[in-house]
Amino acid sequence: MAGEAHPTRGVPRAVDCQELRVKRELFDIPEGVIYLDGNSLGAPPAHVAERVHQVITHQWGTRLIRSWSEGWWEAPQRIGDRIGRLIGAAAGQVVVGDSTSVNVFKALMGAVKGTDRTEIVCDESTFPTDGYIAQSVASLTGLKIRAAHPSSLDLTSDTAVVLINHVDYRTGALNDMKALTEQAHDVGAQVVWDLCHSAGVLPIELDALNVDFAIGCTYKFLNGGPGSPAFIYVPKHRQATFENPLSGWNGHREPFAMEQSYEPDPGIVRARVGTPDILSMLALDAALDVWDDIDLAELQRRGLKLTALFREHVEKLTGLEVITPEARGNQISVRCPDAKAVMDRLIEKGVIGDHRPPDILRFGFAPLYVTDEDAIRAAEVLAEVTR
Ligand SMILES: Cc1ncc(COP(=O)(O)O)c(C=O)c1O
Ligand SMILES: Nc1c(O)cccc1C(=O)C[C@H](N)C(=O)O
Repeated sequence: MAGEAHPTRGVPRAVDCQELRVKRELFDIPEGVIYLDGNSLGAPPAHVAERVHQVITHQWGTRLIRSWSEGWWEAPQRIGDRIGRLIGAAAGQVVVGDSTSVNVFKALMGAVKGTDRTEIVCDESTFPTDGYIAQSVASLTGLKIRAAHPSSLDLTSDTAVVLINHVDYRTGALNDMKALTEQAHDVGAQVVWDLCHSAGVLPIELDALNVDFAIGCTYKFLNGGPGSPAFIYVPKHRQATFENPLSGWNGHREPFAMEQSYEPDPGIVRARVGTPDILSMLALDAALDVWDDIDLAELQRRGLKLTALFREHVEKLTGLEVITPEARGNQISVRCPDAKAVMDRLIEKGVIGDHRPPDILRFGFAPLYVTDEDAIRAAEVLAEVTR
């Protein structure tokens, strides 16, 4: 029956791993568009629409409620394991569901539960939702929140947990996961990594680096689709003590026993909350097919090459300042007066990036569908519109 619940994977191989080559034809990108916003919303792999259609017509339409026991119920763990491969997590430690914001909440609450320490340290340049959620956790628990730059966290024995972005959403800067995790552990603090801008960009070694918790979204470089479910990593050795602050029935050890009292599942399932959004989840599942044979180290080299190429061209332009450091994800950010108007003109000319206030142009380079020619042409168009 599982075969019926998971339609055949008829996806062409995404890349030749000997030498990672762009396989733009696997993606639905309109003719004439240079798409440099995969760091906000990844492009759809072309086969996803048909797979979602099958899910609707066959699984939902024909199998009806039987589909819950034909693959739907376990999908969050099964797809979590697929993401686990991309972030260095062995099976049984990642579950997919809810939004990134909700997973930040679960991870932080889990990390501070029972602590006698007094502060949560939050990456000062974080994407705002992480900071907002950390504020909620602080006000619910009575801990204080302290914003700090990853380069000077100043952790002490008061620090319960540090929340850091692996790649900064605004500048594209890559933070050193190994060094910062060790720094937290040296003072007995835990660390929660936000992988939104690094999953699907570079090799990540959560297990090997002894990371405490990680969360991330799937709609950027993983191309899961708008609002596709996020993920949370809770390593095996933390699962027995991890207390999900949102004790929904999906995390119960016997959800269909319909017991009145909550008893969490012993494993990663306890990080689930309520009924998963199956359509979105299975769209993500389909999108992940293009990752099955990707060598992430090779992918990272491609990303670095693309961003270096774009940077080299942009640095020749006057009035613009590339603010992305050498250690980076797949993003180049450029300080530019009137960034919004400039981005509007770029988009009119078919170069789609985005801007972040007050004056940052952002360009994301997803190596699976962005070519060297795209990078050079985008820089040329940027030169035209800022001339
Ligand atoms: C670093 C980071 N964290 C979290 C989010 C978003 O969270 P959510 O998926 O809950 O909207 C984003 C982008 O939207 C992000 O860039
Ligand atoms: N999640 C988004 C959304 O629902 C609408 C528009 C943009 C987003 C984003 O992902 C923004 C993104 N995290 C950023 O880096 O700015």
